[in-house]
Formats: sequence, C-alpha cells, structure tokens
Amino acid sequence: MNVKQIIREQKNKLMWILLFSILLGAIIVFQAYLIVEIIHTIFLENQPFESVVTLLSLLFILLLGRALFIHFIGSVSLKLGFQAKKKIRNRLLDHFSTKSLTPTNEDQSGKKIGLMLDTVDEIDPYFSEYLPKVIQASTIPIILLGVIFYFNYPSGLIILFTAPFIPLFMAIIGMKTRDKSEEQIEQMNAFSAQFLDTLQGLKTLKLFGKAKQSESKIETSTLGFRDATMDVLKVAFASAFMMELISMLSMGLIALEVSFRMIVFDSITFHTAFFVLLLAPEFYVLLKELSSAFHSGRESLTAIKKINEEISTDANDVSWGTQKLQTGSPSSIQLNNVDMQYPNDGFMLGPINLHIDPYEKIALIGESGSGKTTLFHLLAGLMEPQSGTIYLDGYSKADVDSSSWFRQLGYLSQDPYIFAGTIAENISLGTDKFVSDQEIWRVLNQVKLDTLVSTLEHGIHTTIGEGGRGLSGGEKQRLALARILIKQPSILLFDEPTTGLDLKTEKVIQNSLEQLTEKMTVITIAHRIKTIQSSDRIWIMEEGKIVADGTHKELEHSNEFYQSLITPIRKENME
Ligand SMILES: Nc1ncnc2c1ncn2[C@@H]1O[C@H](COP(=O)(O)OP(=O)(O)OP(=O)(O)O)[C@@H](O)[C@H]1O
Repeated sequence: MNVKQIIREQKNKLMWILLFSILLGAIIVFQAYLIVEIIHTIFLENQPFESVVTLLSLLFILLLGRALFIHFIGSVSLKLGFQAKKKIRNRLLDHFSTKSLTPTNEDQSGKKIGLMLDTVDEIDPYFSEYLPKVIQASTIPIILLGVIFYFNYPSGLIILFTAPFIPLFMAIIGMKTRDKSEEQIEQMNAFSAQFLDTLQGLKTLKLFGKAKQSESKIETSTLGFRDATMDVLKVAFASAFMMELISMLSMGLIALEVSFRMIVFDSITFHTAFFVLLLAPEFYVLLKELSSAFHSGRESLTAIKKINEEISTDANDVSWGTQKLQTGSPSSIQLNNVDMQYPNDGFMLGPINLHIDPYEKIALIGESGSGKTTLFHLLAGLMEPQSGTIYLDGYSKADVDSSSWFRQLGYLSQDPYIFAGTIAENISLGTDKFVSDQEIWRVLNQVKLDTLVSTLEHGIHTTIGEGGRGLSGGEKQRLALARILIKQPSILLFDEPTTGLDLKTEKVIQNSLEQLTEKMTVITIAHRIKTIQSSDRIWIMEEGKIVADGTHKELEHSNEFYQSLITPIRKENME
C-alpha cells in the first residue's frame, strides 16, 4: 500500500483543495485590506459611518466567502481521508481473505481487528488533515508573504528569517515522535489482541480459576497503551508550545519593526503598518496548523508502515486465477506431489498424489493428528501448498476463478461458525440466489429444527450467533447442514461428527446426506463404520501421508494398519 499511489488516485480532490486555498489566500488579503480601509476612514479621516457601509458589506461577503471556502476544504479533506481508509480497509480485507490459513491461525484475531479498525483510523489524519494543510501552507503563506514584501519588505525579511524555524522544529519533533508513535500502535494492537483473546476464552479462564489473572494482564496492557499514548501526547504538547513561542516572538518582532518605521522614522503610513500587522498572524496561524497536522500525519505514516508490514507478508496468499469451472457436475480433483508444512518446522503434510473423479465417495481415516483436516484445508483451497500442484478439472488451481470453485464446494465441519444474523441469513449464506421463507422452512423441517424455530417469537428472522440467541452444539450442526441443503454444492468435504453428538442430530445428518450426496463428490473424514464401508475408496493417513488407498474389501484383509484403525471404530459404533 503506497501513500503516493493513493495520492495519485485522489489527485482531483487535491486539485480542488489547491484551488480553494488560492481563493482563500486572496480573500484573506482583501479582508485585511478592507478592515484597514474601514478603520482608516472612520478613525483617521473621521468620516461618518455611512461612508463605510459599502466596505462593511463587502467585508461581510468576504467573511462569508472565507467561511464557505474553509468549509469546502474541510469537506473535501474529509472525503479524501474517507476514500483512503476505504481503500486501505479493502486492501487489508483482500489480504486476509486470500491469505492461507496457516499464518492466519498464528496471529491473534484481536490484533487483526485492531489493525483493521484502529490502525486504519490512525491513517485518516494524514489525508484529512496533513495533506490539505500542506497544500494550504504552501499556497496561502506565499500569497501573504508576497503581499507583505510588496508593501513593507523589512517585515517580509523578518518572516523569511523566522518562518523556517517552524518546519525545522517540525522535522526534529517528527524524528522524535516516530519511535514513540510506533510504540503506541504496537501497544494498541497488543491490547486489542489481549482483550479479544480473554473475552473469547472467558468461560475457560473462569472454569480454571484464572479470570482474575487475566484481569491483571489486561490491566498491564491497558497501562502500557496509556503510557505510550501519554508519551506521544507529551511530545505533541511540547511541539505546540514551541510553535506558539516562535510565532509570538516573530509577530512581536514585526510589530516592533513596523511601529519603529511608522513612529520613529516615519517611513510607512498607518495604513501599510496596520495592513502588515493584520496579515502576519494569518501567516503564522497557517504554519502552526501545519505543524500540528504534521504531528498527526507522522502517526499516520507509522500506521501505514504497520499495515504495509502486514500486507507484505503475502508469500502465503492462496493463489487463484480467472478460469471459470464448469457448472452442473462436480470438477475432478488432482493433487500432484503436494507438500505443506506449518511454519517453524511444524507438521509436514505430503507429498500427496491423488485423483478424485466426479461423484466419487471417499472416506479419509487416520489417527488424531495425522493431517486429515490439513488435507481438507488444502483440498478446499483455504491453504496454499508449499510445492506441487492442485488441478481442478485439469486446470491448475492458480488459474481457476476462486468463486467458481467455492460455488461448487460445501464444507461441513465439526465446529460450524454461526454468524451474528438471523437464522434465515445464516442458512442462505452459501448461495447468491434469492431464498424464499418457504425454502428456509423446508430445510429447517429436513434438519428437524422447524419445531424449535416455530416456538421463537420472530421465527426464522430471530437473531442468532454473537449478540443473539445461542444454539446447542447439535443445533449448530443441523443449521450448518441446512446451509448445505440450500447451497446444493457438487463437492462436499464432510468432517463426520465423532460419536458424542445427540442421536437426533446424527440421524438427521445421516438421512439428509444419504439423499443429497448421490449427485455429489463426497470426501468424508469418517468416524462411522457404515460410512467407511459404503465408500468407493478409503484413504488411510499416517504422519501426513496417504499410506493406503483402496476399498473396504481390499483393505480389510490385506492392511494391518487399516484393521487396527477400524476395530475400535467398529466397537464404538456397536456400543
Ligand atoms: N495452524 C497450525 N500451525 C501449526 N501446526 C498445526 C496447525 N494446525 C494443525 N497443526 C498440526 O498439524 C498436525 C495435523 O493436524 P490436523 O488437524 O490436520 O490433524 P487431524 O488428522 O485432522 O487430527 P484430528 O483427527 O485430531 O482432528 C497436528 O500435529 C497439529 O498439531
């Protein structure tokens, strides 16, 4: 994410700010001129009030114009900040959604939320304050300086000598704040991560009697964030004080010089002296505003750096292309020498070589930790292999359009996620088509959730998930099945529930899938002997490799490992 690139895209808005700034500069000059003229006419020439009515009306119009231009610059600047944030958030979202699952699991979600919300918000001042102020400060003061030089060059020389101290201080303070604002953002993200982690695991922490300890951990990270913020603010206050001091001293010098020239040397008129005295503060006000905007702009640059650090870790992006897959029938899947290793020399999957024909029913079995879920994530396209190629319908996955693949795919896991939303929204999640209320009720009936839902006040429009009504484990599973029934995928990855689910749920899942799966390719991480026996092929996984591939009949007598795996399953299913 390049700041220059965003600036280039927002060139039009910046041009508007430049135009408004030039007009504002002209208004400031004329406004000062009119004030001087009015005072001169009334107090020095002792003219009646009526003689300045036209000048006063003009002054009123100019003040109105000034307010309007300030408003225009403000609203264009806000839009500039808004567009920049939108662009960066989209880029981040894109990054998170294309990123392979592997590193995503490593980071804490709170840190990501912190990055997505707070860090992106920190970027706003750069575009909505700093850039517009840079434009204003590089146009209006130049206009003012030109006018001051024209009317009274010594005042211009004083400004020319003192003004550079302001950017000089800005640069020094900028260097000092860089580390501090980096530390502040670091602390803020650490705090978000800690907070969300504790919230999500609160039940576990309470059950293990660790809730109090977590409280103190949160307190420590809050204090860390507070201290870092105070450090940044201290520098900000010190810088504001210095800017004030420099501009007051400079204006004092100009006042002294002007009064000497007017009273002692009699070399300028009251008119010119007053005019210069009115313009000089306008000059410094703008520079001071620039310096405070510079301070926020510096923090924004740190935030942009943090976001770039996150985005540049895209070595693990899951790569997709543009080739659309056929619709109607399931795609064939082929894995050629596919390898995947979790970071830091973690678990290694592969090399995997396999081919799945359309409509095949495959059971995947293996001991806990043998890599079944990891293989599912690779097959689903949620992870990117380190080496080797995945072919979908003969096309390399890197060339295939991701949405045409995900449209085919259904993944029924053991811990489905229920989003904050209504029951109807959660069920129609997987399809782009319009889903009528009747269809929702039909699938609810199929998964035996209709009785429960009909007792709810808002029926299928009841909010569930976070902030809504809770669901039991079995109900969540049935809701996830309802999603699949609505989506009607042509390839189903099914992580069969281990025994322990309520009988009703188990039966519902079995019956529904038996009818549904005829028209699908189904790969099941199987825990039931019936699923294993009825599948076309069985893959046995051991330490990240598929060590056997065959039918139940073939493996039952010839493969000792298979026997050792299914004997306990058989026993469990019989109990
Ligand atoms: N995000 C991760 N980072 C590092 N290692 C991981 C990650 N996820 C899983 N693993 C490791 O990879 C190995 C395989 O895990 P996987 O979940 O694929 O096994 P599984 O066969 O599905 O196990 P189970 O039957 O218990 O669900 C395990 O040793 C696990 O500790």
